Amino acid sequence: MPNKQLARMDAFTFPSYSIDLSTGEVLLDYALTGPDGEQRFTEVVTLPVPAESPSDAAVAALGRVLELLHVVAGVSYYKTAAPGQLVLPAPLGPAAVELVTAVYTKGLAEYAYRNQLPHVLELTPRVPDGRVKPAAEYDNSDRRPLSAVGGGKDSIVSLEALRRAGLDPVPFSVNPNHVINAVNAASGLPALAARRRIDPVLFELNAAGARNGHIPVTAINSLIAVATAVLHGLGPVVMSNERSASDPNLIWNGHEINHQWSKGVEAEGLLRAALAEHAGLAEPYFSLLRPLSELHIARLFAGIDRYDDVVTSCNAAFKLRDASERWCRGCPKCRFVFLALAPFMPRERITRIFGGDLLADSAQIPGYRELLGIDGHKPFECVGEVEESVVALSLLAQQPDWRDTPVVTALVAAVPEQAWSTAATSDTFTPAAADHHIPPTYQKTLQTLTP
Ligand SMILES: CC(=O)N[C@H]1[C@@H](OP(=O)(O)OP(=O)(O)OC[C@H]2O[C@@H](n3ccc(=O)[nH]c3=O)[C@H](O)[C@@H]2O)O[C@H](CO)[C@@H](O)[C@@H]1O[C@H](C)C(=O)N[C@@H](C)C(=O)N[C@@H](CCC(=O)O)C(=O)O
Ligand SMILES: Nc1ncnc2c1ncn2[C@@H]1O[C@H](COP(=O)(O)OP(=O)(O)OP(=O)(O)O)[C@@H](O)[C@H]1O
Repeated sequence: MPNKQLARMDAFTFPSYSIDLSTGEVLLDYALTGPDGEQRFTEVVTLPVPAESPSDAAVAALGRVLELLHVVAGVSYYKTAAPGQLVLPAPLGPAAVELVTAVYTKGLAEYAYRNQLPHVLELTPRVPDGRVKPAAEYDNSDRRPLSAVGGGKDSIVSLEALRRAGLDPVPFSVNPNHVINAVNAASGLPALAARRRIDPVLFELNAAGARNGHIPVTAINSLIAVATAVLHGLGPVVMSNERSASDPNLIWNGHEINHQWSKGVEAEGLLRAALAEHAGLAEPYFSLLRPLSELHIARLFAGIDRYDDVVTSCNAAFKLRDASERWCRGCPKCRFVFLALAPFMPRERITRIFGGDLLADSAQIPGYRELLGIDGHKPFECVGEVEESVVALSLLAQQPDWRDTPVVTALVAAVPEQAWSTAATSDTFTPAAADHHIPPTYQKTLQTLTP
């Protein structure tokens, strides 16, 4: 469909969804409609099929989770045209409507900002009239947790904490790539995987110049994880989203623009409330690392060495031509993770993990100036707060191994006095007491890791 027609689309709708329990295949249908006709899309999610048939109660709860997934996963297709009307397929309760509204506004905020589409930030879904039948309560809180694995240091820290606490976690990933497979293999734990196939029509539209941009992918992965946990009779989905994910990149037209919105604590609370209201799930989903800073997580990761040869936090790595390369060493995430780990690891170990020493390379200085808040705004990537970067730098400046490296020397000279004072009184290594959803039985889990 030519772009001019896409631009005239005035509504996004959700014609149907279905699941085949014998294959685990979920079909999610979407439509853009306008004066020139309609553009349909179908996304296919394939859940792993359990060895034993799920109970009726589990099937009922699963159906409700998939209703939420159907609506949330529509963002990928909505964004090709960004029409003014978002027409939901069925009545929803207030918590579910709040989740959906936030996913399409706050979750698409970076997209709206980059494409200069302020109306997206004000979208209000049209909810059909009627009452939703209340969900039957489904309490799976005491079952084995499903631990989402992305292949990076954060999910490794959670997986190891759960395992060492004796909670017998099941690793889980959506479309696991070679890095995730290698991390799972290193863990030695049998893992579950779901497949997600985006409609290829989307790629054709993108290639023809349709509107494109960042989407809240963690919200989609999270709902697929919850659906898998329910289908397999497992307990809560444990995510590894850190404190700084809630920190916006910038303010635009009075709205916070946060690349990581669906990893933040607000999204976590909305998802939990919608799952409780719409699917009756007592303890569906939480992030174990929410009280911690990225730097604190990096310190915990440094105490675990079984994943050194497989861990990858670089999002570009999956696109690198050489599959043996795990870190591109040229993106904000590589720079930040190197900076966060360096204070807690011998130089030789971190250089081996990354395949190079970023702090020895002066070409990295401009990128580090952004992370430290000296130039520009926090990059649109999964990186920690400016204050955490300054704290990491202050630790490196005291270490003989690092203090004379070209990058550390240049940055120490460039960081303003005010930033040093803020870093000196920082709470980087003090876990937040509030603003998390960790259930009591999981609260001591992280103490199994040192320090
Ligand atoms: C790997 C990556 O960073 N991808 C982003 C990139 O997409 P690209 O075109 O370079 O490649 P693909 O990822 O293969 O995607 C192809 C197109 O498909 C569409 N799409 C993809 C996934 C999806 O769930 N929905 C989609 O519509 C999209 O049109 C792609 O062009 O640029 C895209 C546009 O800015 C980004 O949307 C791609 O980001 C992926 C969705 C992704 O998984 N990114 C994570 C690495 C990521 O950014 N994670 C954030 C968490 C943010 C959150 O709130 O969840 C983080 O870790 O901070
Ligand atoms: N393919 C995936 N399948 C399931 N969960 C995922 C996937 N990718 C990421 N996640 C989860 O989403 C959350 C955010 O992902 P993110 O990439 O920030 O984490 P990570 O890979 O564990 O660590 P890092 O921040 O070091 O890269 C984490 O809880 C992670 O486990």
